[in-house]
Amino acid sequence: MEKKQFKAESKRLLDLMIHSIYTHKEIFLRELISNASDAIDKLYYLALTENTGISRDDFYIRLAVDKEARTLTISDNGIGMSKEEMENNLGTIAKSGSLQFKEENADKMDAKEEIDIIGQFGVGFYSAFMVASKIQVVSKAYGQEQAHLWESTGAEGYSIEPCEKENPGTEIILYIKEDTEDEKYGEFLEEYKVKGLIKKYSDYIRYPIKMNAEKHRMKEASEEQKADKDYTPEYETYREDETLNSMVPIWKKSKGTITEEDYNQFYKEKFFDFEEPAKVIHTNVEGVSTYNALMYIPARTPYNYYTKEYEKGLQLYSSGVLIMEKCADLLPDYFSFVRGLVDSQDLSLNISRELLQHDRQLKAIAVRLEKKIKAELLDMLHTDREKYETFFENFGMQLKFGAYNEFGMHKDAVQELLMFYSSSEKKLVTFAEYVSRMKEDQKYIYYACGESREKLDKQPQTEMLKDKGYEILYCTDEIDEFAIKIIGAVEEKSFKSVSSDDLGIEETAEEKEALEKQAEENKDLFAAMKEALEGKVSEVRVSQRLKSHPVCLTSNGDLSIEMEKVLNAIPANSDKVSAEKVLEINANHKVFASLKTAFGQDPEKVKAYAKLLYNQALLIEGMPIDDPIEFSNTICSLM
Ligand SMILES: Nc1ncnc2c1ncn2[C@@H]1O[C@H](COP(=O)(O)OP(=O)(O)OP(=O)(O)O)[C@@H](O)[C@H]1O
Repeated sequence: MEKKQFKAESKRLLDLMIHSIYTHKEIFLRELISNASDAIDKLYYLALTENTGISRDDFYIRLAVDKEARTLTISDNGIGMSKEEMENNLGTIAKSGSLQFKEENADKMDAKEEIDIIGQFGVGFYSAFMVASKIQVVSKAYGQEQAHLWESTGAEGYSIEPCEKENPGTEIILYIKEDTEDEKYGEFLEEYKVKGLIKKYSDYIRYPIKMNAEKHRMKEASEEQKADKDYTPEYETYREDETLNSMVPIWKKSKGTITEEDYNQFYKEKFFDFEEPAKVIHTNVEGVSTYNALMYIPARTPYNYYTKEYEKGLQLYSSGVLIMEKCADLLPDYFSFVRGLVDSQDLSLNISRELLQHDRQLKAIAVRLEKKIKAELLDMLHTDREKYETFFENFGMQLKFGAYNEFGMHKDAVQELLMFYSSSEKKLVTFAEYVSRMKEDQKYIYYACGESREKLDKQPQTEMLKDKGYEILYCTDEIDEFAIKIIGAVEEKSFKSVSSDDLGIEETAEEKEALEKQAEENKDLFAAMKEALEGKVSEVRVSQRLKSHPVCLTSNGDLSIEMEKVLNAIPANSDKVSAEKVLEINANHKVFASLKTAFGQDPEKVKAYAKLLYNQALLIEGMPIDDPIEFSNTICSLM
């Protein structure tokens, strides 16, 4: 059977290349710089394998803008291209001389860490047509006499002719398009813009990227001017060679050579923080996935952290070239406060280098990063408590959210990192610490929810538990009880709200009997009070937990009073919820005696007392009372 070659409409293909692959026009510069770096790498490789006398320090990439001619020139003193190579590599779409070079030298190149060829798809060069109406490439291959000029305006094809060029290397001259209403191509002729793009995408290209840039300085004053007190300094512009990139990525240096100062400086510059980070996490991993990661935990909560504007993610680099500014997939939501970057050669990039093809590698990296971050946080918790507590004050809410989110899917991952304020220790404690201190007869991990630690400390419901020497965790963030409920139990000890119906306290036979007796004796009184409260409580009963206070509210069932408050405060929540409330009375309080007396004599008074006590209990809970006027009138009439 006759085999036929596919045909490609090269004009159309080029058009597709130019206009459909990239979302950001500005990446053309990243692509051309990467090509220049590849060309230098190739020559450097030659220098390493053959004795050419070329040293690494001789290499550079140079940028030049000419506003009048509207040209942007990128030159390198790398390996250059012969006429054939120009035809093959620049005349054939998707032909990558760099990939070929890498494949041909793969076995020998492995050992050479300094070589890190970027090109692989054979398309990056054409991205320059997004911003240039004409491109000239002047190149002289290393070891050849004759240089050539390749020229193209895009779709119409290209020409190649011999030309003059003194040294080996390549010069790419872009004739920048005229501005249109939508596109200001002219910005690529502005030095500040070019510098910005190098910093953004190509800061870690390992050869210097130089530009003869315009600068300003104060003019040296003459003796006469110095003597003149009215003299105002004059400024002058001058031009000077400047290296635009940092070259060596700090994260690729060996850890022993980097000082704390280096790490902190890098953090402040890169992530625009004026404060030093609370923690630096630097990890170099080799194996199934090879990557370097440099991560930081900020010392302070960013101003927009708990808002929708905050975007999580790590910068993603491939061979030192920026691929993504914020790769969200690298961080779980509960570690969204981590800033930093990951650099890996193993990523399967798509053709535009803007996205990743399959994210298997990325997922594997993310899993390892998560473990690393957690291990570092636990280490901080165990070795530098004060620092960890500050960290937790800053980002603990996010961790608690992490436990609750997605139906508690990640609760095991974050549980160890959580802290709550302890009634007995008067500081933040972990669940593990709490459990280790539990009394022998203590069944549950107790917690109390409310507005502030001070208010919780005075809460009637906590009296008896404290008396028994039980520790109580104070929950003052809205998320707290939701997180605790979803965690359910720690080391097989489940949680119990101090306001829940059954506190799980073992009573003596006598206590039990006394309680039952009181309940039985006052059955009718409680029924009358419940009726007086017109469905606001599901039960009125003798309290087991009150010591000095007369009343408190507790709840039956899953929905607590605190959760009712939180859920009903959500503006979008139109279906208001209501906890099943129980009014508990302290049978040893004088008020109870008054109630009992009134019950025999004046049923109206019992009604008034019931309402009064219920409203008091509401106020203690920090909840609004239904009818403040009636409340106030009742007090007055009783007085
Ligand atoms: N400055 C240069 N010096 C020498 N050769 C170059 C230069 N620029 C491009 N080339 C050659 O042209 C080829 C095609 O470049 P192009 O940018 O289109 O693709 P690539 O860099 O190979 O792959 P990618 O699309 O992944 O960037 C390169 O592989 C290289 O062989």
